[in-house]
Amino acid sequence: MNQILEQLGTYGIVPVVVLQDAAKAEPLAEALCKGGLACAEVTFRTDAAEESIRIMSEKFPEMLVGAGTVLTTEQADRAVKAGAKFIVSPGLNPEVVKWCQAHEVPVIPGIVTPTEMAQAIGLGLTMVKFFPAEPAGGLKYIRAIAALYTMMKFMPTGGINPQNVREYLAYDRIAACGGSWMVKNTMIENNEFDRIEELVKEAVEIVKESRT
Ligand SMILES: O=C(O)C(=O)C[C@H](O)[C@H](O)COP(=O)(O)O
Repeated sequence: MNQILEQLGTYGIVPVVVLQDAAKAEPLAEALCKGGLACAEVTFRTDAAEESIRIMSEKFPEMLVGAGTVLTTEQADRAVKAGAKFIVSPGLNPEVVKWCQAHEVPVIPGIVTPTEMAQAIGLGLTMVKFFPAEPAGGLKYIRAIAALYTMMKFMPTGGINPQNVREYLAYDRIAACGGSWMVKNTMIENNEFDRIEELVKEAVEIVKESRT
């Protein structure tokens, strides 16, 4: 379980994907893998999410495909059956967390406040999403709470971009950052997979630079 979270940490940036059409899943996964980020959080905000996860996992078995925006245990179940290797939620729903733990699926629920953090610790978690990262206070806020909860790693998501991601990654309590800038909806709709690959390569360079 922790191995998958560690692998996410090695990638450093997790592309957050919204797919309207599962036919785009394969070329998108190919662009991510060729670019050097063989991982994705496929959000359960569209009907195509489940099938997209299935296609990505089948065609690219080496890829770390997870499901995002998972709000219910029913969605978690569908995501895992489709091949999702980890589950991400915008908030902390104890039922979803417990379901994932019972099925030995790594889960990264979103938190903002110390009260939510206390709940995450109570559930035995060691990594949380910090969402929505920039509107909620960004790195300054994370540093303030990370100082108290020394066992916890963070995956900030929301408002992260190539300009501010370096700062986040330079802080050793940030396991990885989620972001959509390299997989924008318009680029997927217009089949700009070369552009996506290019932006992914740039993201990989940013991770390397930030961690040296
Ligand atoms: O659906 C979720 O669970 C989310 O994580 C919400 C957003 O898709 C991410 O926060 C990405 O945000 P941006 O990188 O600012 O576009």
